[in-house]
Amino acid sequence: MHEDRHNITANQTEIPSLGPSKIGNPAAAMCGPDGTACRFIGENDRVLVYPYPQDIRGKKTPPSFELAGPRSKIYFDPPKLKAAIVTCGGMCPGINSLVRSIVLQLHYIYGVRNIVGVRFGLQGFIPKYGFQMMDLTPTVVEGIHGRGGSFLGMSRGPQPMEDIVDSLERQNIGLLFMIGGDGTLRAGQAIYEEISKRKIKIGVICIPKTIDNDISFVERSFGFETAVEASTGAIRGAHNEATGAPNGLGLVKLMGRLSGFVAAQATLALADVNFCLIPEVEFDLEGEHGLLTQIEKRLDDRGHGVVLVAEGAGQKLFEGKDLGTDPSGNPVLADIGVYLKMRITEYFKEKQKALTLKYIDPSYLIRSVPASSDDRVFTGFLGHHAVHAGMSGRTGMLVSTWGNHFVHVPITLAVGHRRRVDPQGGLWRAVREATGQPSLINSNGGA
Ligand SMILES: Nc1ncnc2c1ncn2[C@@H]1O[C@H](COP(=O)(O)OP(=O)(O)OP(=O)(O)O)[C@@H](O)[C@H]1O
Ligand SMILES: O=P(O)(O)OC[C@H]1O[C@](O)(CO)[C@@H](O)[C@@H]1O
Ligand SMILES: [Mg+2]
Repeated sequence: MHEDRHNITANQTEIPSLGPSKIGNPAAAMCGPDGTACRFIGENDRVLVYPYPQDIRGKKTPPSFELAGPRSKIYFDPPKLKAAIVTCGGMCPGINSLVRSIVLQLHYIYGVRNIVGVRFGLQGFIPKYGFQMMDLTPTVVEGIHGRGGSFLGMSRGPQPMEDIVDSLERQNIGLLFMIGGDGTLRAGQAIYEEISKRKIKIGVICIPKTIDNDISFVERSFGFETAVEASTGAIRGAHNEATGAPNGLGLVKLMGRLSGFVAAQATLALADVNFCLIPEVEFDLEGEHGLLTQIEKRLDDRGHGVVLVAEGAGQKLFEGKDLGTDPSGNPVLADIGVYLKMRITEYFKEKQKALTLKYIDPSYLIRSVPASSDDRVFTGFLGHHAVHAGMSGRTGMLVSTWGNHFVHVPITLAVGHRRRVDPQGGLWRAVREATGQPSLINSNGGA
């Protein structure tokens, strides 16, 4: 939360609704005579957005998020409802267990029998791609939670919103669950707006998915911890290689296009990294305080070292080189890992100093692996809460955690700006303390 403070008002936390909820919640059947599992969330159950007294001083109504969970009345009549699930963007550990959790919750707790999976992201809505929707039942999703990758398939690239909503209408879908990152949330907002324009009753509930952990008002996105754990294998390998050779240097590149949370967290998870480079913090390559000199110093002092670089770090080194965007409009980045490998090698050659450099790029390995049990537990909760929210008639929102509570966040808030590591904040300070790395900036700006 400390990395993600901005000034919002109470009005901005309001969740849109399809209409009044009048049907008794079938989840009431869980309630035991001993009173267990009987509690429903009340309409005024909320969590303060800002835990810091100084942030809410003077505010008449401090902003707060609605608590997630079952409501006593629901909007949709379960036997009449058809629900759909779509997964978009890049892969992320836990997607499959989340899909399974949504299916089981809809089926067993709410009695929804008509559930479909949309194949390959937004493309699955568009007839020209020829993908059929997949019927999802507890049997179909059996065992998928233990698998990595994406059971339904995903894709990038825009599709016409009108065609997507046409498809929802044509197939009589009343509730759409969208699993994806910032792009997917923007798509979710556009779909929600098109639905509102048509004055039809289709709910849109998003569940944030990104190993980059870069969505605002989302403290933790599922799969992040698994991706960090998978990254530590590469760092361990780099460290072992570095310590096993004279003047050994391990160089690891991790994903993280515009936010360096994976690299920062992985650095802390395995305190073997000596230089962590992330998109949010600039560094000079040359000069007294630049990376090359500092690596040289580290090797002179200790004889081995590890550099961890996030893919979006150091992009100023490629100024003037425009590689365009991917189909979703995300910037395509120059390869900082390969570039650093070349420049470090050249530097030591020029100085006629020994260097054994091993470069490791685990790339897609960190996001296509099965989710850890902790992330599976987490996706279980997210799936349950997404279904509770959707069945209650809420729409245009995502399920998130805030201050260790599951909450509802309007999509508009989450896409307002990108969550990034705060160079002044506690996470970056911890990285600097764990690595001992100095600021890699020359006061004269380089050379
Ligand atoms: N503003 C937008 N309006 C409508 N659709 C969008 C918008 N932005 C992105 N999309 C669509 O949402 C889908 C997912 O977007 P994207 O490929 O950027 O991945 P993402 O959800 O951000 O996930 P990640 O960043 O974790 O890979 C794509 O099909 C993309 O075209
Ligand atoms: O190669 P792809 O599928 O476009 O994905 C790469 C991007 O996806 C992410 O993993 C986010 O999902 C980024 O860290 C990375 O830059
Ligand atoms: Mg994205």
